[in-house]
Amino acid sequence: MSIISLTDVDFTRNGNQILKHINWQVDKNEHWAILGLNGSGKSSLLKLIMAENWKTSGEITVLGTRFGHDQIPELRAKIGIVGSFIAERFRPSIMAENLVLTGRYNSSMLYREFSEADLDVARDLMVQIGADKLIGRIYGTLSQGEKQLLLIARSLMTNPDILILDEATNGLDLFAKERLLEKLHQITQLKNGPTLLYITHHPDEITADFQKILLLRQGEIVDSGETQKILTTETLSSFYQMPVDVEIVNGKYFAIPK
Ligand SMILES: Nc1ncnc2c1ncn2[C@@H]1O[C@H](COP(=O)(O)OP(=O)(O)OP(=O)(O)O)[C@@H](O)[C@H]1O
Repeated sequence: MSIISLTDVDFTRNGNQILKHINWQVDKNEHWAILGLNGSGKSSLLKLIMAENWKTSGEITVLGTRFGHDQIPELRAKIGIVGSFIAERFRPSIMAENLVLTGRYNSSMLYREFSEADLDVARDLMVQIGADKLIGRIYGTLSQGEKQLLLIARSLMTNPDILILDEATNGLDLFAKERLLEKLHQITQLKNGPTLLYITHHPDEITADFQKILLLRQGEIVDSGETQKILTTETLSSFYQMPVDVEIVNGKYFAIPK
């Protein structure tokens, strides 16, 4: 059963047709990676799913919510998001566990009263994902990798059905990146865990956890399907319109420009 369905979706802003004729179905527990060059429309596509952007035409249904017919705020609570456009919304002075707690309210600040017990829930989540050392720390003083870990904890506050990661490894060193991918692997092993949508520029980050790939170029889906079928020299060279060699090293895919 599809948890995300886009049918003939177009998205235009300021006279710029950003997404064209998008048809895409995502089934539950089918984790997808989305590849595309800069400006191909990846973030715009994810913002459509989160109802941060509004489609110009076409049909979108996410987790049973039909856009234009059903209530959107309840849907937003079911989608977790990790990405720079979220990271930028927080005050540098916010405490780590307070930031994690904002995930419950889908906000960047804690506008409502909250108790120590609420903060304990956030702290428990931090412990679960291995961010216990960050309890009591101030967001603005954290490293890039620590911030990402915190955003992952925040995104899990509402037990989301969908977890979107938009270039989540940006700024991470080699090993922090591996740790993040390992965290994602653990999330894929959770019973009733979220479906992952993972935007990246780097095929080597598309681990075996991602069964499907969507290729986006200039606002259009060029190809989609099983990871092994998509991550090939032939398919990626045709997608990038530049010759690349795909090599597999220790189970990781690398696309090397020729
Ligand atoms: N509000 C807007 N008005 C006009 N153009 C926009 C608007 N928002 C996005 N765009 C344009 O739409 C295109 C797609 O942007 P988007 O951020 O979705 O790309 P992306 O694939 O996520 O890129 P990157 O990999 O660089 O993050 C870009 O050319 C961008 O300039």
